[in-house]
Parts: sequence; structure tokens; C-alpha cells
Amino acid sequence: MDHTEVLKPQTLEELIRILHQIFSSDKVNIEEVQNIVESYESNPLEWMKYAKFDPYRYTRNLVDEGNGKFNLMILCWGEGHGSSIHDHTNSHCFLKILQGNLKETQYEWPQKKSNGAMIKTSEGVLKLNQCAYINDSIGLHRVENPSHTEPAVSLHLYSPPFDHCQTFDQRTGHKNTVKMTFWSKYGEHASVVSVNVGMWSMGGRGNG
Ligand SMILES: N[C@@H](CS(=O)O)C(=O)O
Ligand SMILES: [Fe+2]
Repeated sequence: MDHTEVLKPQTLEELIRILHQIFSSDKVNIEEVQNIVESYESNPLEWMKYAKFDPYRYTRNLVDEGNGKFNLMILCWGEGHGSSIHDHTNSHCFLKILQGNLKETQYEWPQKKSNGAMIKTSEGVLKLNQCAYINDSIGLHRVENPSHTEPAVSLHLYSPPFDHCQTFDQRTGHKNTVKMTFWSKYGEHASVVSVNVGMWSMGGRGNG
């Protein structure tokens, strides 16, 4: 089916329906997904039930499991919160701003035996409703809420879904594998026991 004529989704629910259709086929048209995700106009009333903040780290809140084809989640970034430099485990990563701004810095993969500072390839600020795309062949990135007064909220789609990634030390290029977990699922707070400590190594104030 050709989706290029699809009208702009009027609600988050409609966006999710369209994403299910698109990802039911085996070939993903990156530009098509990016355009549709970008054309949804963020309405906080539609996503606020997923937007759960932690005072110290960004949170990952699962919205939809995409029939096994993708994970759709809402990330909540308090003032100054950021991720470590990381990869995306061979998946597609779409990142849309629902509220505030996020700064994205991209890096080259470090050379196998290198032991020096990682090379920055680009830097930019993503604005409301913008949708960025990255995958491992484009490179690595770090995402930060640059504001010290405003929180930020973003919508992320990963296909295929993954639950671990590699993080990198900016000064040495050394890497670690970390497990990624959800702060909440479908708007319900994940129980305290299921919150894995692994996620803490991804978040923080841009330390990694
Ligand atoms: N890829 C990160 C968020 S970001 O920094 O792009 C995550 O899923 O937690
Ligand atoms: Fe990322």
C-alpha cells in the first residue's frame, strides 16, 4: 500500500493507527514515517497520561508495542537532563519533540583501538513538533534538555524494538552495554521492583 497520500494525523491515537499500518509492511520508508510523525501536532491533553517525570533522570514511558514491529514511547526530560552518548542497536530511531526543545549532538563511532576523545559530527536544537532520525550507520548521539527552566517531552519510535544499547565515554570512546527499562507502561507506573538499575546509567546530566 502506498501511504504517501495519507493525511495528517489529527490525534496521537490516529498517528498510532497509521504507524501500525505502515510498519505492517516489511519495508520502512524512513522519509514517510518522519513526515507523518512530524505532521502530528503535539496536543498535551493526548499524551499527558504518559508523561511521568523523575527529579534526577530522564524517564522512558511505553505508549505502544506496535504489534511487535516497533516500540513507541514518551521520554520526559527535566531541566538539564541528558542521555549518555549511545547507539540504537541496529534499529531505526525517530525522535519527535512534544514539548520544549532538545539538543542533539552526534558523534562518530570510535575507532577499535582508540583511546581518545570522541569526534563530534553535528549539533543542533530540535524544536516543537520536529522529527529527527538516526540509526547506527549515521552514527551515535547524545540528547539533552538544554533548558534550566523548562521540562521537555519527546516521542520516540524504535523499529525493531530493543531493550539494551551501548553507551560511550566521550573522553575515551570506551563502551558499556546497558539495559533500558520503562518508568511506566501504558500510563501506569512500572512497579518499583521492575525498575532496573540499568536505566540509571543512561540518564543523568550528560556525564558519560
Ligand atoms: N535513545 C534513548 C533516548 S535519546 O537520547 O535518543 C533512549 O531510548 O533512551
Ligand atoms: Fe537515542
